[in-house]
Amino acid sequence: MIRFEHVTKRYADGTTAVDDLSFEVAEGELVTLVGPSGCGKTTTMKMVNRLIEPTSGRILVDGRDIADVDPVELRRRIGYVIQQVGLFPHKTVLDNTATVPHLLGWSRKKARARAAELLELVGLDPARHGDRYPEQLSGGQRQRVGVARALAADPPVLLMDEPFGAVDPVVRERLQSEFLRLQSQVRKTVLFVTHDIEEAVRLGDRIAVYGNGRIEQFDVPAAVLGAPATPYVADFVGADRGLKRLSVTPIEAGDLEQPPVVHLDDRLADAAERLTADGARWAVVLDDADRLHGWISADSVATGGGVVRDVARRMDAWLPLGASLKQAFSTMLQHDAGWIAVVDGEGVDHFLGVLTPGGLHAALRRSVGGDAEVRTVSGA
Ligand SMILES: Nc1ncnc2c1ncn2[C@@H]1O[C@H](COP(=O)(O)OP(=O)(O)OP(=O)(O)O)[C@@H](O)[C@H]1O
Repeated sequence: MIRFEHVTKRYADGTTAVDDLSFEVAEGELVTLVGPSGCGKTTTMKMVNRLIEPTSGRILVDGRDIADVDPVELRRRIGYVIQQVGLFPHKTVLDNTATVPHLLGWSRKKARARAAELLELVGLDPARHGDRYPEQLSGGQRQRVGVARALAADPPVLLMDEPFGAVDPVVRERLQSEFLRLQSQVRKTVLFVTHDIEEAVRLGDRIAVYGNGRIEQFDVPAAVLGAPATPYVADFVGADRGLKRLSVTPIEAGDLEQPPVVHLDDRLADAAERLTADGARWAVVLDDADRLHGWISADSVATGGGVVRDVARRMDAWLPLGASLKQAFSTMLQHDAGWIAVVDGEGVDHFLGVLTPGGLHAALRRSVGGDAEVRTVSGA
């Protein structure tokens, strides 16, 4: 969708801001550009909407060399969100959001209806906030309007330059979550600039780690954290990269173990037999529809008569498949549990297996091994 081919940008004073850059962002993918101040991230981004022209090389958007596209037409298909938001102070929130549809010649009614829909999408109530002016909003609310405005004309591409940089960490985390939810609905092709590695790994499908005008590593977050390509990247992602990796690695079906399973109406004598046969100290208890109910210990079934229901304990330590290893670890600690149950997470909670500390460790190793190849595009 966005393709850089040997792009270099040298400013008039001789500064090489971007040096022979080649990479590609797939349709619907969110790529974060991360690196220290002055390494060329903003320059990279501004070349995509032709606010800056490359010195050499070419950039294709949707297969077309953007040098051949009229910049005004190009920018209509590319939403742009910046830290300072750049809302018009004399226009209401609704009119700010409707700016681009208005420029595109939509009727006032249609443009405002679209703007209201988008404000709702970014978590603002159009009835409450639509008629306010930007100065009557909090910083976080202004950022949301900035995102809504960029999405208004439904552009396939979004460029975001430190969009959440100006708000405090708590609001920032909320905006990130909301943005991830939004992106899962709208699936734009996004280039997102940040100097915050936590933000980069949280949001990016892939991350480009910049150092001095070049990409040092371009890969999925787990691989950048798990297998930094150079000492520079290792230093940049930080000594606690192992911990950071927990939050970007999902629980997968292959990580799970299968303990003995019994049902609520099974006789205790049968359950005891099953546990003995498996040499297990506990079993997972399911209801008739194979939904997670809880667990039983070998000691409790040894008592003899009755059914599993009589002695089963509820199980609070569970997560849906796809939750992060960080959530798994935190759930284990919260419930002081040696394992957690994993369900299919589609509202029906079918039991899939259990995650033990051993499985968690194996998952962390998998996250590095599988996806660690570098996917920078090397040629035109
Ligand atoms: N108009 C300009 N003329 C000369 N040099 C420039 C110009 N704009 C940027 N630079 C230089 O190019 C380099 C890259 O700048 P750029 O703004 O792309 O970095 P960045 O990674 O986005 O930094 P930050 O995180 O601080 O925004 C820097 O050394 C900067 O000083």
